[in-house]
Formats: sequence, C-alpha cells, structure tokens
Amino acid sequence: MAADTNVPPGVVKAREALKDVPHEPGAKKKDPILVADKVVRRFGGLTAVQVDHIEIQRGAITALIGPNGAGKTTFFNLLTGFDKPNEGNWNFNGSPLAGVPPHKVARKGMVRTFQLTKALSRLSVIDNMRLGATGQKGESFWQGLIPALWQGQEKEITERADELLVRFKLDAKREDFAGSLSGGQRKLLEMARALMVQPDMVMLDEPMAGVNPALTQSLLGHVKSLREDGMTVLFVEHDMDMVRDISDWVIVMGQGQVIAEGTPDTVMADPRVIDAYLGAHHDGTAHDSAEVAAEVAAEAEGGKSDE
Ligand SMILES: Nc1ncnc2c1ncn2[C@@H]1O[C@H](COP(=O)(O)OP(=O)(O)OP(=O)(O)O)[C@@H](O)[C@H]1O
Repeated sequence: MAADTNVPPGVVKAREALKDVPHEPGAKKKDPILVADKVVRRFGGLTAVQVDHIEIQRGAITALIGPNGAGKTTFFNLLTGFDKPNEGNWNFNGSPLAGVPPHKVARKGMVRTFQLTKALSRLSVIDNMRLGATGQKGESFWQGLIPALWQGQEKEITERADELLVRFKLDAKREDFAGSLSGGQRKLLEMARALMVQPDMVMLDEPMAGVNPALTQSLLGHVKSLREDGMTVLFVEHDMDMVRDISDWVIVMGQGQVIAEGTPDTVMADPRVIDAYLGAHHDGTAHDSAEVAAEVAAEAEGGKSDE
C-alpha cells in the first residue's frame, strides 16, 4: 500500500508507535515518556484519584477525558508537582518525579499550562512569557524572585519570548496587559508561555475552553505543530470534536480511575465510557446505545458553551 504523503511525519510516527497497543486501561506503550504507578489522592473521605498504572507514549498527542469530577485536573496537578499524592510514583524520561516541586518538574521537561490568573492578567504579555522561563505559575513568585533568576540570561529569555510571540501571532500584543486578550489569545499565550522552558512534554488544561470559533483552527494547528516538533502532548478537554480531531490516543478517567484507553473512535464507542458520562450526568434510566451516543455528543457540545 502506498504511503499517504499528506500525513505529517509526526502523525505517522505516533500512529506507528500506538498501532499494536491494546485498547485497555493501563496499556503498555512502545516508548513511554511518562509512567505512573498506584497514584492515589484523597480529599477527606473522597478518593479523587486512584490510578493503578498509566503510560504516555512519547511524541504522541494523548487526550485525558472523563466526566466532571473524574479526577483529571487533580491527576494533572499531582504529575506536575502542584499537589502531593497520598501514595504513588511516576517516572518522566526515566527519572522519578514524585515529590519534585513544579519549577523543577518544568526544568526536567514536563510543563503544564495554566489559565491566566488575576495576577498574571495584570502583567504584560511579554512579562508573562519571561515568567514562563522559570516554569512557575506566577502569583507571589514573580515579584521578588524573578529578576535575580533572570540575571545574565535576560537577553536570551527575551529573544526566545519574542520568537514565540511571533510564532503564536501575539507579537502585536507584546506590551498589552494579558488581561486585555480575548479568550483564544489567552489560550495561545498559555501555550506559548509553557514553551519557554523548551519542554519535552506539554500538558494542556482545557485548551479550547472559551475559545471563539475563529481561533479554533489556529489553536488546533499549534497543538499539532508541537507533535511535529517532537514534543509529547497530554491534554484535558471536554470538547469532543477537538479530542477526535487531534488525538492519537485517548485515556478516559471515571471516579478517579482509568476506565478505558484507545484511539478516539474506539473509546467514544466504548459502553464503559458512555456509562461513565451518563452515570455522572443522568438519572441512570436505560437507553439504547444510539440514543446514548447522541446524548454524549450533545453533552460534549453543551459543555463547550458552559465554560
Ligand atoms: N482541593 C480539593 N479539596 C476537596 N476536594 C477536591 C479538591 N480538588 C478536587 N476535589 C474533588 O476531587 C474530585 C475530582 O476533581 P477534579 O477537579 O480533579 O475532576 P475533573 O475530572 O478535573 O473535573 P472537571 O472536568 O469538572 O474539571 C471531585 O469530586 C472534586 O470535587
């Protein structure tokens, strides 16, 4: 069979790496960049995360989906050092990361995006980018500590920031307050900021939330370009169109656990996944599967306008 010359090399590589991976929770990958075991996070009596085993394929785009309250954000926070687990271990690029603080996690090459907070909104776009070079979320950290960290590398950091602003078409907004950007431009800034540390893996928290349709394609294009640049992407998203469009692999969480894994089409047709969404949102009345699938799709659509 002739190779499809229109498929970008990053996509071919990711598909090849995942083609024989079984579609089951905790499936082993050919070349995992991240491997986590027995990660548990409890809040009082509630077990928010209880992930037995998870592997993320290097160079692929993996979506982490699941109904509200499934534990996706908590799991992201644990992996990136912003929260501490009750139990569990994980390795990134072969080095253990449990207990490592966020800025060190970022320097090891794993970085997550953050929604722009109030403090960050009051900084200019270029200052947000410079702050991204520390792998820090910002907040109280930026005031005192940053200038010291910048000494000697300020020029290099600013040059990289400016290059990224051009790539993400935010250069005209360089001096504007980040708070003045539109929803979509904020998402672009969040992504550009994360790239300041030159990561191997980027974790995106709801990259499409609040994005106007005019910027949707541009955002999707930027996420796909990360894969073409050899980066691994793990993202949490409720927008099922986006999940279907850009993911090589989908991992589904339900009640803190991984309940399904596979390619987007397999996962979205999986009765366990449909049940998990219905269990979280509906009264449990029996439906036939076509009706249920339509409801899940409608919920995903509705979820978008709620954000
Ligand atoms: N700091 C906290 N204190 C107490 N409970 C928490 C805390 N953070 C999360 N939880 C609870 O843990 C569970 C998992 O929440 P989490 O936000 O991780 O889910 P999610 O899958 O990201 O949901 P969503 O899609 O709505 O963002 C929820 O029941 C939530 O109420």
